[in-house]
Amino acid sequence: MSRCGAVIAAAGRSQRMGAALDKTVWPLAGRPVIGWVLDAFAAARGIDEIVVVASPDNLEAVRREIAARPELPPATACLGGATRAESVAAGVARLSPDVDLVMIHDAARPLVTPELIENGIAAAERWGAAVAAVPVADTIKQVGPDGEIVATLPRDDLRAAQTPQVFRRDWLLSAYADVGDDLSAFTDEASLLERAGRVVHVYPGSYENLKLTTPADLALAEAIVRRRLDEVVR
Ligand SMILES: Nc1ccn([C@@H]2O[C@H](COP(=O)(O)OP(=O)(O)OP(=O)(O)O)[C@@H](O)[C@H]2O)c(=O)n1
Ligand SMILES: C[C@](O)(CO)[C@H](O)COP(=O)(O)O
Repeated sequence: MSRCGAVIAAAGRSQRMGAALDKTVWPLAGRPVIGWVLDAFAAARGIDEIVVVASPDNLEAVRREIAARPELPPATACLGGATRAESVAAGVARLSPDVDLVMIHDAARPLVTPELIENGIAAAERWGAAVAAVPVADTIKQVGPDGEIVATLPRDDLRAAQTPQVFRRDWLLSAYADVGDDLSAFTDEASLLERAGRVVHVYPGSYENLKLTTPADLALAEAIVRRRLDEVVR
């Protein structure tokens, strides 16, 4: 059985929320977003340690949420960087050297389930590198500089990547070494490994595992969380 360390990226600025609102501590059905994420990780089998990468503004709140959950595997918080990729790299550097797999998850995806986490570990044990993803549901247009459509892309082979993203630690570290210090082009870690020439597989994600990006996402996530809570009570 592999040892798996999780890095939860929570050091973002929430600018696309369009208000002075930190989405990682936003209360969803009364529980902070980061709390929902930590609960999913606490319930999942196969996670041996956790590093939450926080911002200077939410570091104390993140520490409180960790301390409130003694059932978690060993968990710490550290400060992130200017971009998501830098924050994740800071978290990866804090993991114990004895982990075989690194799972990366966005705190902005609070609807992740223990099943998605466990399936990510199993997929990475099989493939070495695995990313939760869903088939693209919309018709995808490529546009030119004035917004004119230049192509309609066949979507059968297209997938929308999510987190969790899980990689052999040695593959991830060698990808960082290959790429060097400028991580600005990478919006996820799968693309880092792709650049390094690794084959990365997808495993089934979930349309409910949405990323909180705009205020509309908060309303949708709240509805899904409340439906899930109702299902537990019934
Ligand atoms: N410097 C950064 C930027 C992002 N993130 C994290 O990466 C995830 C996905 O990023 P995104 O949704 O883009 O977060 P924000 O930067 O918060 O959003 P925005 O771009 O709207 O400011 C989030 O969990 C966010 O906290 C991070 O840890 N460090
Ligand atoms: C990693 C990610 O969540 C996969 O969908 C996404 O790429 C993060 O992108 P963002 O622009 O930093 O929100």
